[in-house]
Amino acid sequence: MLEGLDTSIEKIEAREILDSRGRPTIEAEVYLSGGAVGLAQVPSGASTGSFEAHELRDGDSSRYGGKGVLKAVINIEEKIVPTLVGMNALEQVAIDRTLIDLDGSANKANLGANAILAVSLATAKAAANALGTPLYRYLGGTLANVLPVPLMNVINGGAHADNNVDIQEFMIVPISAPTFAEALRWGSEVFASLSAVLKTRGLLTGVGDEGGYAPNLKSNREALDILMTAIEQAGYNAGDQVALALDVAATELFKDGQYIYDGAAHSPNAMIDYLVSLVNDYPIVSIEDGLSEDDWQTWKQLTEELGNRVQLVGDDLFVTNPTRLHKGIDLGVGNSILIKLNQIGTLTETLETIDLGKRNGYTSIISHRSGETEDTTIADLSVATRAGQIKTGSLSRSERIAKYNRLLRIEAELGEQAVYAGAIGFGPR
Ligand SMILES: O=C(O)[C@@H](CO)OP(=O)(O)O
Ligand SMILES: [Mg+2]
Repeated sequence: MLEGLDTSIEKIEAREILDSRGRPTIEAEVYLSGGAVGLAQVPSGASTGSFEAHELRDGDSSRYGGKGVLKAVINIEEKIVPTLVGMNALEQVAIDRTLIDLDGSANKANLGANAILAVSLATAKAAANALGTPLYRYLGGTLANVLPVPLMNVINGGAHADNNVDIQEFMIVPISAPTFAEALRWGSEVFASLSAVLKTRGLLTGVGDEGGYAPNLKSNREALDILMTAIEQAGYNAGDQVALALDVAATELFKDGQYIYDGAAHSPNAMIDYLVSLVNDYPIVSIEDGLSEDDWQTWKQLTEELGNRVQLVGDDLFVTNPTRLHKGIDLGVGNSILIKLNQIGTLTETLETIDLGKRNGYTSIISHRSGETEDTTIADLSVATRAGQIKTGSLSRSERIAKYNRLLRIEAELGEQAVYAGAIGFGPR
């Protein structure tokens, strides 16, 4: 321990707060004896994978229409606090192992992954604050200087919007901008242009959960055509400058062995052909969850067909879980992993999963959830891990923009040291 720096945990406070859908989630504050404090808020998904760590909700609570999360707060107060008080916040691995052991289940169902993650992240933030170090540098060290390419979800469908669009996320990727700040400007210009294109076509410009527009459309291809027009009308080259990415969220489309989209049921092989045709016709650089979470065989085929042309990202498939990622590596499935802290529930396990991917040639995209908070930890995590990619929504809702603004601040703070991932080939392959 540094002289005069007391980083032992003195107390932890937990409370129920609201997420960006107005539903309850939790935050924790970790107080250290030396005076430093760390606050962390936990997000909540809508298109959650079945293999995610367990988000503990009351279920029978009458608060907020039965969607309270009070039990997770009580678990922090009654079980986590007595165990963690006195531990050294600088020993993140020990803290997280203690939390995992205290829970004792395979999927964090006893304490709740939300309860565990809030404390895990608040501890890291308190430690960084005690050292007077920004979180990205505390977690990443001196090489934490790469700003991620943003995958910006500008048309929302699926479980994130009430429109008729099947694919959950249509993203723009300002791949070849010179800096993160420029990339953000390109993205916001295309977003403004998209609004104009939708209005010209008489389509609605209301937004979905992640802040992208959510118009009713004739097909998934219509969304891609509209995006191509928006990119070009904003003055950018679609492909070289601003590419496209998808999160199909295909688990949500999978019923009785068939994929349901564009108003009809399709076989797994037809789904592969469909995705290949989209890659042939549009400058798509990344496809997330193109197939369902347990359709490993078709995933393998898809990887053989497209894996050397585009980034194939496992979200519901891998759920930030090293065991599931190991299986994917062994089978040759996918080449990229979506990273969501609350899918696995501790900072340490998240970092281990990213590392496992890296050692096996899998890229990582650090991701938000559809139900977010103003917490900006994922911005710091993306820089700390040199992941080179972040997925944090559109340009119209402040819980998303908070992450972009944090990245602007990090880029400014790094000054000459800052490097934009897109400029050094760290973005989507
Ligand atoms: O599917 C996804 O990738 C996420 C975030 O975009 O959505 P959700 O948080 O609803 O799982
Ligand atoms: Mg997803």
